Amino acid sequence: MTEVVAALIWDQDKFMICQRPAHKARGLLWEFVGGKVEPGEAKEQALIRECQEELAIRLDIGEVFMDVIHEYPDLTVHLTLFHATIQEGIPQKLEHADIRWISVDEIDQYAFCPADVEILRKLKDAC
Ligand SMILES: Nc1nc2c([nH]c(=O)n2[C@H]2C[C@H](O)[C@@H](COP(=O)(O)OP(=O)(O)OP(=O)(O)O)O2)c(=O)[nH]1
Repeated sequence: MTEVVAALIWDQDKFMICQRPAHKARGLLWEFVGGKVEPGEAKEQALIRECQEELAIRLDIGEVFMDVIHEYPDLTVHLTLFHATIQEGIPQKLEHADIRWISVDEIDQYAFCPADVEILRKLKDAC
């Protein structure tokens, strides 16, 4: 099982979503910024690293919002989504095809990674 971490970042009533690059697995689907935890890394460290690499922002990590396990044909992910706030920087598309800030009402307009569907349902229920 592959450990994946991601961040739920709010700006007022909108949260940030990122579009995966076309050449990667789940290409062009939308996701929460993050990535795979490397060997020996704590989940929080991995998330801080991924956000620096992918968006050039520094994060403050909070509590876990939710975690899910999802089986893709090529890998099984254990995805942990953390509440987080931006401590420094403005998100830049260093790796992603696009970045958007959306409200919960707009979720259905985007095609997300299948592992995120349960998380998005919880987000809708919570708002
Ligand atoms: N970051 C992120 N990945 C997700 C989400 N939902 C979901 O199914 N995934 C999947 C997509 C990928 O198969 C995997 C994350 O791997 P990744 O390719 O983004 O990881 P990485 O940046 O470390 O990249 P690499 O080293 O494999 O190139 O988890 C999500 O909301 N955020």
